Amino acid sequence: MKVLADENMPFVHELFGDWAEVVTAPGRTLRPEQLRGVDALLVRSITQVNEALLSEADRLGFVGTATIGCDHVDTGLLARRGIAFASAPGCNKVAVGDYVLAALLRVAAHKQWQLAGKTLAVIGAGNTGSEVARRAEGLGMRVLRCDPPLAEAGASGLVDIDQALTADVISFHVPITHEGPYATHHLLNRPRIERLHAQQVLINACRGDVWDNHALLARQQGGSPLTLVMDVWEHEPLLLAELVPHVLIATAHIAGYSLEGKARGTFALYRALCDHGERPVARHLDELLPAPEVSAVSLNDRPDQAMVARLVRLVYDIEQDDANFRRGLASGEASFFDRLRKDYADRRELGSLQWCGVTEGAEVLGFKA
Ligand SMILES: NC(=O)c1ccc[n+]([C@@H]2O[C@H](COP(=O)([O-])OP(=O)(O)OC[C@H]3O[C@@H](n4cnc5c(N)ncnc54)[C@H](O)[C@@H]3O)[C@@H](O)[C@H]2O)c1
Ligand SMILES: O=C(O)[C@H](O)[C@H](O)COP(=O)(O)O
Repeated sequence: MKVLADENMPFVHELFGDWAEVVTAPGRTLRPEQLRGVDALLVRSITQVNEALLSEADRLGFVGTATIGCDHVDTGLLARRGIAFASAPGCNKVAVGDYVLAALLRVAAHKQWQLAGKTLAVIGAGNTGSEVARRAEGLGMRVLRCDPPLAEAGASGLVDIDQALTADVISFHVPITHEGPYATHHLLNRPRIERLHAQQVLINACRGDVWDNHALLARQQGGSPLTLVMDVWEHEPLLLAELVPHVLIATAHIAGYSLEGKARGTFALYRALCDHGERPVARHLDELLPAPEVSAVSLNDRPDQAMVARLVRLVYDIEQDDANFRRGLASGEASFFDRLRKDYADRRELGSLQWCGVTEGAEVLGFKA
């Protein structure tokens, strides 16, 4: 069996190496001829799996994406060609929760806010949105959930988008979709951007095209700019560079890039390919992860917001990601966006740090108690 995997997918050799021939390649530039003789293709979100890419695939029986989003895969085409497909739902939801928590604490420091009592809306209350909501509630924030597809399916306690857009902080967690009653392309469009007031904070850690970036730039260049946190950008890896100076936290689509999240993504594909080939699942996810640099802290009191910020920074420093992004952009290097993603340092999840002593509040914020 020949497996072709994105070079940015960790643990492929550990999981597939002893029963398959594993070849890795840059996912952004995969060419049709590289799929000749390949049985299983393992991608990340930067590979468009479409008719053109598969035009020379002569043995392909399985495609897997080690990601939550599947908008880069033509699943209809795979079904028509009888090629099995697997993704990794939820694999990096914890990492996205950690990212947004770190962003909220940075925003609070910038605006001198106490987050307790502020309102946060999650647009899209699925896997990643729920992780964010839990952490925000752990900070004492009031959380609004907006998810019309869930509402239509009978879920209660949800608000509509107009109400969600009144929150102090609005965090987006929807898939990118272009048609149907709940299409999310430019869900944050010019009229909605114009109605927001200057104290509001917007966070995008889902897909760049959910926000109209040109309309946002126009708003930021006016007299009442918003506070923006952007992990994702329209037209990645290219981006609207003029927008960046108007963004408080700018990162290169790394919200989901915890080591644990990437490991879960690859492991989900390992499990799916084993099932596909009727092989036993012989490996365990826990075997893949090294010990974290810091694994426990002892607390004598329930931490306040400033202490939570210190504990988060001990595990994940979002300001470092922001600084790397701005340095990369300023360098003029054409491929800085992909380089930052390829060379991303191993980042652990907050759950790798255990609170000893006073453990109240640990788990809801994502730490281990
Ligand atoms: N930046 C990153 O690194 C990163 C990491 C993981 C996921 N993502 C992106 O985030 C997206 C969401 O991930 P998830 O795991 O939460 O997915 P999910 O499927 O668990 O949840 C998405 C939710 O959005 C809702 N939704 C769909 N259309 C909506 C609309 N118009 N308005 C409001 N809600 C709507 C769905 O009903 C669903 O509940 C993924 O599709 C992926 O594109 C980005
Ligand atoms: O959809 C996802 O899971 C994320 O956007 C994913 O983590 C993005 O990372 P990539 O696949 O581009 O490496």
